[in-house]
Amino acid sequence: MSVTVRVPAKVNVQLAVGAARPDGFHDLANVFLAVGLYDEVTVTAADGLRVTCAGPDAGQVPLDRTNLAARAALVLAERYGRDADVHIHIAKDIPVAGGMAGGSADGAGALLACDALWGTGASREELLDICAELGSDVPFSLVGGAALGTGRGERLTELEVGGTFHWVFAMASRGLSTPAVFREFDRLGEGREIPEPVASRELLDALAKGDVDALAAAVPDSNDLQPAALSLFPELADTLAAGRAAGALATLVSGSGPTTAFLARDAEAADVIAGSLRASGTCRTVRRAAGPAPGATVL
Ligand SMILES: C[C@](O)(CO)[C@H](O)COP(=O)(O)OP(=O)(O)OC[C@H]1O[C@@H](n2ccc(N)nc2=O)[C@H](O)[C@@H]1O
Ligand SMILES: Nc1ncnc2c1ncn2[C@@H]1O[C@H](COP(=O)(O)OP(=O)(O)OP(=O)(O)O)[C@@H](O)[C@H]1O
Repeated sequence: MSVTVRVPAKVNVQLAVGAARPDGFHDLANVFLAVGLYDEVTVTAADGLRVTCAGPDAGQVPLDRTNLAARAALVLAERYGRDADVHIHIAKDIPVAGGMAGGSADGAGALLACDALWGTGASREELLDICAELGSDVPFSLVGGAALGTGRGERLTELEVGGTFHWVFAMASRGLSTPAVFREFDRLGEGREIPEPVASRELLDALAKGDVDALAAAVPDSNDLQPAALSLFPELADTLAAGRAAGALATLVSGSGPTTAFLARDAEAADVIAGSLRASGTCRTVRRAAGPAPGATVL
């Protein structure tokens, strides 16, 4: 018997970052929006734990127990006193190390899939608790839609979204490490007072109304990690400029990058922006996706 779960990528519409905490993490006001780019995680009973992965970036995905999907299976099995004897296959469409929570999506997907395969019947709270143990972005991958993440991003308040937003994503020629980007944020902020992270009222209202112009007005400078990502990867400025020139209403680095995100007025405008970005030669691949998208779902 097999269970397949589909899990979305995310874009951080706002990412306000506070000062480094004693545990090395940063408090955030993290406005997540799930978008329609998905990984599919299939789990099948097997003799031992095994991970396989297919897709354009599959070569960059670890297949050992450090894979977040394997870790999710191991944590659930341990809690329910059973062996994690399962073959996990990841059909990967979310770019790896792109700041779109691809690994987190697989963690949430494997957790939900193993829960269904093993009939553990864990409560939603328990699943969210395991997700938070796996990583700061993992609870959101389970929940999807849109949410404000506080703490290190794992404490979620679901948000209303009044419409569909159309995005174009440009994948870069190499990845960026999330811890390295947070370290660069700390370095750039040295000697400065870092304010408490707070969600922008304007931005939350724009999401609630489904108002693309209001969202476009609220997005610039909404990602506190953007200067750090640009400092480590200066060529991203060319991609952002190409998207702006192609008519994007707003441009930003997605989370810790290096994927860049472009807000379009509608699906047709997104097609035009995607075409121009492809022709610009400033990125590796270009994808279109709309949000909000549902969270981890058993197919
Ligand atoms: C950049 C974002 O993707 C925005 O959604 C997240 O904040 C990162 O979430 P994630 O990849 O699930 O991150 P985790 O696996 O929890 O942490 C990886 C590393 O990122 C840094 N990290 C992460 C989250 C956070 N609030 N503060 C941090 O400083 C820490 O160095 C941590 O060791
Ligand atoms: N299932 C997985 N898929 C992809 N990468 C994984 C997975 N499990 C562990 N990893 C490791 O995590 C690293 C980050 O990959 P991932 O695709 O999750 O980055 P990301 O999208 O930038 O994450 P985030 O947006 O949550 O910061 C990879 O380089 C890889 O070594």
